[in-house]
Amino acid sequence: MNNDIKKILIDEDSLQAKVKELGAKIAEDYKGKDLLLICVLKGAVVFVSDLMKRIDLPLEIDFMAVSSYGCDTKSSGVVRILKDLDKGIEGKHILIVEDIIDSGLTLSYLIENLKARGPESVEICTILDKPDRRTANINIKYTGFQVPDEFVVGYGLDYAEKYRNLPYVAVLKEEVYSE
Ligand SMILES: O=P(O)(O)OC[C@H]1O[C@H](OP(=O)(O)OP(=O)(O)O)[C@H](O)[C@@H]1O
Ligand code: HPA
Repeated sequence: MNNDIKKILIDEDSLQAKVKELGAKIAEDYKGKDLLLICVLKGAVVFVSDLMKRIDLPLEIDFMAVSSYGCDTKSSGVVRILKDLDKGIEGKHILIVEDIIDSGLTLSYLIENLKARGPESVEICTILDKPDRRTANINIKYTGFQVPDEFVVGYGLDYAEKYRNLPYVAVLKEEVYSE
């Protein structure tokens, strides 16, 4: 185990089992539909690359990069698009793939933005959900695990851009934050 880790919340086997289960459910729900996965960079990269292999459908994938701006954090709910989709989404069934939904502000902006482009549907799939911190009302169609109100890293999630490559979801030791 990485030396900076205090405890593992969700181990690799549990993550992989859940991804398989979600993939099967999505394949069933979107059978015969024109499905486009939208991966929100960077955190969702690990999850989407596992998930897409478990969805047995002729789907497409595209990427968006967003960043909050304004004063300090994303809690302003004002989001800037750093990288937009490559193509239009009119008539497509959109599944936004996220690593974590925390306040929900990033997604509530994205959903409205994407809906305005005329897709057939827009739904959300997240591997982690932190409901205690939610301030925006978000309807999540597929959730992997709920996590407590703690800062988590691994399986795509970072602290200061590190730890995204850990194959499990974990909490860091306190001393890591003061380094
Ligand atoms: O529900 P919210 O409070 O809006 O937070 C969730 C967002 O925050 C994280 O992204 P971050 O901005 O850290 O970028 P990253 O994916 O590149 O790490 C995460 O990937 C979500 O997109
Ligand atoms: O708990 C978290 N960890 C990493 N990134 C995040 N972005 C929102 N919540 C988190």
